[in-house]
Amino acid sequence: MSIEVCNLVRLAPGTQQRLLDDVSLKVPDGAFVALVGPSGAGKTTLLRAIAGLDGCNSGSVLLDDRPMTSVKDRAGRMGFVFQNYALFPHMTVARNIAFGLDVLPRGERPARSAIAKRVEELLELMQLQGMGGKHPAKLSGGQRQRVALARALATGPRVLLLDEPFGALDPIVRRSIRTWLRELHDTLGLTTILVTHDQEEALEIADRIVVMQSGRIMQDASPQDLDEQPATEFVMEFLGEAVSFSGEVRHGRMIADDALVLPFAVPEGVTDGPITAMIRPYEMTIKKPGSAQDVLSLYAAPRGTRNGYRHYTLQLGERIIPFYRPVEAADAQVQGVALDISRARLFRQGLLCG
Ligand SMILES: Nc1ncnc2c1ncn2[C@@H]1O[C@H](COP(=O)(O)OP(=O)(O)OP(=O)(O)O)[C@@H](O)[C@H]1O
Repeated sequence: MSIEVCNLVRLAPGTQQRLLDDVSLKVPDGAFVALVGPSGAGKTTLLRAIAGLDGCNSGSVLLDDRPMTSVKDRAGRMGFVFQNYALFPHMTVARNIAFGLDVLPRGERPARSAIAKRVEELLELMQLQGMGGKHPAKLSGGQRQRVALARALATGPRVLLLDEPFGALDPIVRRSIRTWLRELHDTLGLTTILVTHDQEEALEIADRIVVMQSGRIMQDASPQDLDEQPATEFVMEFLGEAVSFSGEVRHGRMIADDALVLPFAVPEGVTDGPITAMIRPYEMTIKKPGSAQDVLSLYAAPRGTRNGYRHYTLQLGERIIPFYRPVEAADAQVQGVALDISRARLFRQGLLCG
């Protein structure tokens, strides 16, 4: 089921403060979209507006190209799992999962045997076989989260809306449940929107990432495009560690203010003038001496290894910057004559250029 959000505006009740500021978003049928952004950006507000849980001052939400005006329009077609979405403690896992079906009006409610069959199917799908008779207190955090997902899926929704569903889980469980969630999404042919604080999670699980800031969508792109062409300095910084170099473009070359940084050619179309170059610590390289006369002036001190990269601190004039190299790179000692930042993205007034 496709979702289209058109020019949504939501004001904080009783004020003119825009919690959603003219937000438009198209989520095609079958897509897995991650909503990311700093705290207070409006991610939950947008998800709740899509779910129909909160009204908006203007704009609309279309499901399969049809406007949805009430929660009733969405009933059964959307499954939600919100942050700290508690299970009913006094009900067994099976009763929790069946809840959405049990409360349907008599005419729409499946027969008891059909509900029991559906619960069994969901227990299997969630890898919770044999746990239907247990109470939530007897389950681990990851198992509870899967019960919450099963409950959201019981009515056979086409859309899954998830707000930080794994926030309370430890990192290892979190990693395995996210792989499993992506498989579930693919198997059931769902359209999923996931709000997450974890950029790594978003980059790994989603086909598209929507970055929000101050009630607006700053960028909506694939993980690769977002990494290669972040629309703004904010997006570049938000998605991972980045190092900034101020400087100037002169005759098609970026000249950084920092000494010991090599000038590099900028893409065609980038005009002369002040500029900011931003780069990830693993994209920089250190130029080795070209001749015996070249005096070593850069030294990076190792400070541990993470995710296949050795991390260093590099003293660059007055400032210290992070610098990473693949662990398999030959020598642990890193020293040279100058820093190559030619893989940097270039920004003017905060916006990507070139
Ligand atoms: N009912 C409300 N009245 C006034 N302000 C509100 C209301 N609901 C949310 N806000 C404000 O709206 C902004 C967006 O909140 P929202 O919960 O959508 O952000 P978020 O991006 O999901 O943040 P987080 O990552 O911290 O969950 C925040 O500044 C919040 O304080």
